Amino acid sequence: MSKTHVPHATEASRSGEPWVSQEQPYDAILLTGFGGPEGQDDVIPFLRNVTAGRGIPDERLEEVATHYRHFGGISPINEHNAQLRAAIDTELQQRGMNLPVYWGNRNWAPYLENAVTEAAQAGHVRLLAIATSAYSSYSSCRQYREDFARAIVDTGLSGVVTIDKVRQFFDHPGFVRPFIEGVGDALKGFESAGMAPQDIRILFATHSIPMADAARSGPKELELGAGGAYAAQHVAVGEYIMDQLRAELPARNTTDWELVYQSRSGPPSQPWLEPDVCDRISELPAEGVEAVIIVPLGFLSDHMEVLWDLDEEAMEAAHQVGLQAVRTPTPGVHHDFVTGLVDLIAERMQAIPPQQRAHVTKLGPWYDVCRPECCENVRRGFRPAAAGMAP
Ligand SMILES: CC1=C(CCC(=O)O)c2cc3nc(cc4[nH]c(cc5[nH]c(cc1n2)c(C)c5CCC(=O)O)c(CCC(=O)O)c4C)C(CCC(=O)O)=C3C
Ligand SMILES: [Fe+2]
Repeated sequence: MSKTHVPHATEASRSGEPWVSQEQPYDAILLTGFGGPEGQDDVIPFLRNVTAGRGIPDERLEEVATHYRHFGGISPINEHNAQLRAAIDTELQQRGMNLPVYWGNRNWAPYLENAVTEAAQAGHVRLLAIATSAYSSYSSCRQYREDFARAIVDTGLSGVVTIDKVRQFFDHPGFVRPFIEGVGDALKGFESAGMAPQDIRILFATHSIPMADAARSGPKELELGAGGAYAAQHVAVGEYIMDQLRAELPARNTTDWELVYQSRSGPPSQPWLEPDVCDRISELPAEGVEAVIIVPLGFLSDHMEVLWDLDEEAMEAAHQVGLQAVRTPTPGVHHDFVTGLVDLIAERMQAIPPQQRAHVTKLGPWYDVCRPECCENVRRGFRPAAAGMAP
């Protein structure tokens, strides 16, 4: 711990500036994942953790349970995060950055609370979190921040531990590069199979969320339409990927693309973002499309939402209507992604001015510190959240 008082991000931003302007002496990194079951007996308790008090119909839970059961009740997400933790750790050491990396999940062991306790016992009390989620919305940003606040209280470490969070990294070049490579390889593959650009459609797929959450995603000040920051960020990244491919693969400049959504839950009466990936796939042959490239733009690793909802369901939908289909890779532990995350840690600790921060869309660089109303969820009501601006 530093002897002189350095205001941490929350205090530094009382001026209303969403980027820190003073160096931040963090003690450790807190990698925060979603968590997933590791055996058949874990499936139902895991699903109860995820959906506690959330009004997901029982039939939907039963159905989701079968996805996990199909893979022996094991989600690979914990293994992916263990690998990501190790890769970040290695990169930090190579740069001479002396920061241990703790890992905790929101919904399954190893839990966030254990990671925070372990860090504090080792004397690490100023934590900088990385959530395994690139975009802005309640589920992909604020819910992580609420769980940080809850973990600090539940571990009895209020006033001892602080948790800040690196900015959302949807448009960081390290996150985007693996997708550019994946789409480029898929286009080349279909080309060598004799396809023309107009025979192919690129579908950028992300998790659907309730439209009420989408509308409130991101700061109120930005007016980004009905889909809020969440949809706008995905569209901006899709545009950038296509621009890059036009530069890198000039012959492919007429391939169309669109943003689609997957993994909807909640009652049918509640509107969620559309169109659904499988619905669009079924419609594509009538538009003259012969092959589809499915890009898991909303996800960091090949976890259940990718392995089931895309690799089983979307692939089956394509098969049904006679479309050829490939699914491109997630960032995983791609070198550019890992070094990009460590760049995000370094820029935050050094308080690099926003104009000098790496970003590839006009929406970025995203903010270090969320405003009080950012990504509100009015159905759940107000809950305290860490890593935000003082109200
Ligand atoms: C935006 C978003 C991401 C991306 C950002 C991020 O990565 O954080 C994401 C990721 C994930 N979602 C996951 C799993 C689940 N999500 C559920 C439910 C929900 N997700 C939502 C949104 C998101 N979810 C929402 C609005 C709900 C319904 C209401 C609620 O509960 O808030 C449910 C309940 C059953 C169902 O309805 O499907 C499950 C089991 C897993 C783990 C996969 C594995 O185990 O390999 C991962 C990475
Ligand atoms: Fe989810």
